[in-house]
Parts: sequence; C-alpha cells; structure tokens
Amino acid sequence: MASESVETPSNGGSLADRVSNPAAPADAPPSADAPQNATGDSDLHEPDYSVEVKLSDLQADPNNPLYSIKSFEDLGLDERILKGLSDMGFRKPSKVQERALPLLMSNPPKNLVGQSQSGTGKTAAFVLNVLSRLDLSTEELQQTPQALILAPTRELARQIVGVVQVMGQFLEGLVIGTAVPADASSRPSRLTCSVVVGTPGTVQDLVKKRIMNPSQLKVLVLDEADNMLDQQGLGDQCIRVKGMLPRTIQVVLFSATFPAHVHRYATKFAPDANEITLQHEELTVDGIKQLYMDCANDEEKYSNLVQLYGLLTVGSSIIFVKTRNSAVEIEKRMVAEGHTVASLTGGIEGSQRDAIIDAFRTGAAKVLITTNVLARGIDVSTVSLVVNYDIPEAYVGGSRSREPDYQTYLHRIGRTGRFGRIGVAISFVSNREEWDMLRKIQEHFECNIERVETNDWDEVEDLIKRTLKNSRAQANFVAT
Ligand SMILES: Nc1ncnc2c1ncn2[C@@H]1O[C@H](COP(=O)(O)OP(=O)(O)OP(=O)(O)O)[C@@H](O)[C@H]1O
Repeated sequence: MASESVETPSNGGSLADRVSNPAAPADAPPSADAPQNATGDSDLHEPDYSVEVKLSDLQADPNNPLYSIKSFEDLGLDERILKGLSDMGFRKPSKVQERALPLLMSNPPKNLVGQSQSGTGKTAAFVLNVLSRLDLSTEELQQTPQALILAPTRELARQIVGVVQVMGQFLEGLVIGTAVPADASSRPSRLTCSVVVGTPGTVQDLVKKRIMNPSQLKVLVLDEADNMLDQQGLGDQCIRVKGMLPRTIQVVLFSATFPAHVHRYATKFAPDANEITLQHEELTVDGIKQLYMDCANDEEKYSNLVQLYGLLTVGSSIIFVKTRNSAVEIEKRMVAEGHTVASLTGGIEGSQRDAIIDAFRTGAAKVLITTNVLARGIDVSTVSLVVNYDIPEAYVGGSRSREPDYQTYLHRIGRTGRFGRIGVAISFVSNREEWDMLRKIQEHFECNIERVETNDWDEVEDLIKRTLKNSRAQANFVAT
C-alpha cells in the first residue's frame, strides 16, 4: 500500500517558532521576528515526507476518524438504504457513523450528542437513522412529517435535503420538505412530507401557522447543534420548536465542536443522551495544511489575495471575511480588475443565494467570498483552499483584547480536506492583535500553523501546489 515520496521541507517558520521568540516587539507584524536557523528554515517544521494512502487505507487506520471495522451491512440498514449508499459510492462507514448508528437506531430510541471532526460524515450518520425510522407504509404516513432536521442556514438545510434525497432514493413514498425562508406566496398551505429539513425560524413559523403538523414526529436532529443552541435567536427558536413537538421525540445533536458551556446546555436539550465525544487534541483534521501570511496592512491583504488568485482556481476556494461589506467590496474590486469571483452573504436575498451556492457547487464559480454564514457544514469536495482574510473573532463581553473564535476557525478550515482529502488553509495576519489571535488558536488546538513567505510567489505557488498535488483525488494523502 503506502509508498513514500519526498516532500521538501517547508519554507518559513511556524507560528510556534514565532511565539517562542522572546524578541518579538509588541506591535511589529509577525514577519519581522521569525527565528530561523542557519539555513533559513525553522527548527520546528512539518514532517518533511509524505505518504501516499488511499481512502481504503485511511479507513483501515484505527487512529483515523474515517476508520471502521464494520460494513454498512453489519449496521443493520434496510436493503433500499444500502442501495442508496452504494449509489453514492460509500463503501465503508467512518468512525462516527460506525459508532453513532447502533446508538441511534437501538430501541427504545435514545437521545444522542455526537461530535466528530469536520468532513467525517456526520450528515450520513443522522440521515441514516432518520431514514431507518420512517414508516412509509401508507400514503397518509408518507405525507405526515416523521422526522425534522434543523440547520442554521438555508444553504446547509438545502444541502441536507440533497443528501436525504440521494440516500433515500430507493425508499418508495419518501417525500422531503424544505422549510427555509420563502415568499409567503410560494408557501404551501400544508406541508405534506415525511421528512422536513429547515431552519429553526421558518419551522417555528410553519408549525405555529399549522402548515406543518408536528404531532407524528419521531426524530429531531440539530446539525451544527452547538452553534444553534449558543446563538440567542437561533437557540430560542430551537427551544420553541422543541416545545411544540411530542415529548417522546428522539433528540439528536451533532457538531464538530461542543465548547464546554454549550455542551452543558446541549445535554439539557437532549436529556439522558448517549454521547460521542472527541478529545481536545483530536479536533483538527490532519489533511488540512494550516498556513499563515504576514501582511503589512489591509491593502497588502488585498494584494496578497490577488496574487493568490491564480492559485485559487486550482480547485475551488472560499475566502472568509468579517463583514458583509468587506465581502462586497473585495468582490467588486476583484471583478473590476478582471477576476472571476462571487460573493455570498446573509445580506443577499434567498433565491439569489441559492443560485450563487449552486454555481459554486457545480464549479461554474470557483472563488467564493463569504462571511461566517458559510463557515459551517457546507460540503463541496472540490474546495482545496480556504483563506481566512480576516481571523474569526469572538465577541467577549468586557474583554479589551480581541479574542479568536476557536470553533469558527475550525469549521471554516474544515470546508476543505473533506473525508480524507487534502486542503490548504491560509490565514492573513496584518497586525499584532491578529497575530495574537492566531497564536491563541494554535495553542488552543495544539496544532502547527506554518508561515508562508510572501516575497517569493513562485515559492508560495510551489508550496501550495505541492500540497494539493497530493490530493486524495489522485489517491494520495499527506501524513502529518
Ligand atoms: N462512509 C462514507 N464513505 C465515503 N464518503 C463519505 C462517507 N460518509 C460521508 N462521506 C462524504 O464525506 C463528505 C463529508 O461528509 P459530511 O458533510 O457529512 O461531513 P460532516 O462531518 O457533517 O462535516 P462538517 O462538520 O463540516 O459539517 C461528504 O461529501 C460525504 O458525501
């Protein structure tokens, strides 16, 4: 199986090197002080070899989140569902699927709080349980909601609808309803479907207006559960929706992250739940190479992005910025300079948002500038590069320093490196505060964020292309 090939050592120092440098002046951009050895390379660099591994090899490695010993057949799934899985090219379950499915599908049903790294197949885990629990034996049952899946954004809800559709394609009588914000005129008077996937606000509204009948619901799933429960608006809506559902409903919460304060709350929302929990150091995904670039100021962030543009189109890329305004500004400026980019923010109207994300999925648009609205859950396997144009920040009441948003960092970079693929995540750092935030992120996840020199773009290109060349699309995987 594994054959070794040599990967040249990384250029530039890691953030760990920088942090350990006592000489770093308080307000200098990080580039000024990277400690280097005589050859100009850091002493602490990434392992300088790569190992070619196929997906089947990853799934045979007990330390990999895609590992499993069982087959989907062993998990007791219905023949028609197995056919759907096989149609999707799923050969073996991932670790979270193998562990979650027996817990989810056992009877009497028990609640579950499940955590697993980004891109490791949590969607299939909850969708398979939902499909397995449906009774589609009569037309009336087919048209009465039996499972409800909630997601924080319309894009994620629509994506989950797609997964339910394909996975359940051989289940006769399966009807799926999408409950996302829409014109009142295009709303049905009654939601006649077996599975509803939607955003909490719209679902709450549909139940209140008696468009959706919740009385026969057996399963409630919250995807990105920590995010939904932690946000004031969304959290309240989730609680209200749950309050309108049968008390015996099976509650299933999934996310790649469950920070301690939300976890406590999650276990109240899903009482007596079985739990699948990750160790702290297991949070990052090995296949995602994390880099950072020093930028002297905002203008240099922009010029570095434009320099990167040629590389961005190797696959598809997502550029994360802090505000809707910056997304629009950067898009306008790049388009005016002849680049093809699109932007998607919460400020855009629903159907237009659908058109943009659909164009991104098909590859018609390859570079997408967005805000945290797309930080979570979006699964586009061709995304090979994520750029944190702005480091994600958390609002910490009373804090005078800018604090990183650890969870959002993890979810953002997790838009690449899906299911064992290779991806690159580059964070731009333009001042001391941003550098401090990135340093905290690195310490928090005990990961290595390596510096990329921007004075030699050929070298940058080489580094990124070398990393991406090892993509699993070519059956390779870089071991880190
Ligand atoms: N058993 C499997 N075999 C092959 N591919 C799979 C399997 N399970 C999931 N996938 C694929 O892996 C990709 C990532 O899955 P999914 O979107 O469910 O990840 P996730 O864990 O929900 O990630 P996130 O935390 O980012 O939401 C998808 O494209 C999915 O089709």
